[in-house]
Amino acid sequence: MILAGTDTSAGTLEWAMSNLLNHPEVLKKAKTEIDEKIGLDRLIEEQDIVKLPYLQNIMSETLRLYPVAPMLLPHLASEDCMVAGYDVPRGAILLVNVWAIHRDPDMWEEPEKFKPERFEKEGEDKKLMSFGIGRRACPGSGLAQRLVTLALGSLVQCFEWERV
Ligand code: HEM
Repeated sequence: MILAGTDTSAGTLEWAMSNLLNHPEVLKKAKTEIDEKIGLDRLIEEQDIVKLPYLQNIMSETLRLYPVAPMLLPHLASEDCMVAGYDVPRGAILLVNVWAIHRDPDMWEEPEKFKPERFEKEGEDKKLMSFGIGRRACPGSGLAQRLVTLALGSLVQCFEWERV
């Protein structure tokens, strides 16, 4: 549980910061959103996250391009079954290449581009699989999303960042 929750969250935060440093226009937009919605007199808190859609979109775009578990965890078929027309025998191990799915040009416009604005489109976030899907999906996804978004927002709010 400690391993599943710490390295994953830290890695995602690191990717998010790296994306912001490489896209100063996105960083500027995130800072403006925080300054306008939170003000300059207090620190960002967890309850503020709902008021910061652009910051949430940065998180989604980071999770899309850099899923920390790019192949999820191996899944084992407990029974013979058929998935999308393919026979999957009992005992087969299935790996899901989320990294490739998240960069599939049939599913995403300009998939290689870091563009948080894409998530302004209704339902776009439903295509993300960074936490897996179904009953073995990550049980910590809600916590992780709040925690990493808050940490990212705090870093953006409290420091001036630039690439050197
Ligand atoms: C950005 C942060 C995180 C990401 C991207 C992430 C992603 C994932 C993924 C992809 C899986 C496997 C799902 C599958 O194979 O279908 C998983 C499983 C799991 N995660 Fe997370 N996770 C994160 C944070 C956390 C946190 C904060 C916790 C707990 C505090 C946590 C606890 C777990 C546990 C216990 C499992 C195993 C679930 C099972 O096998 O049924 N994760 N996570």
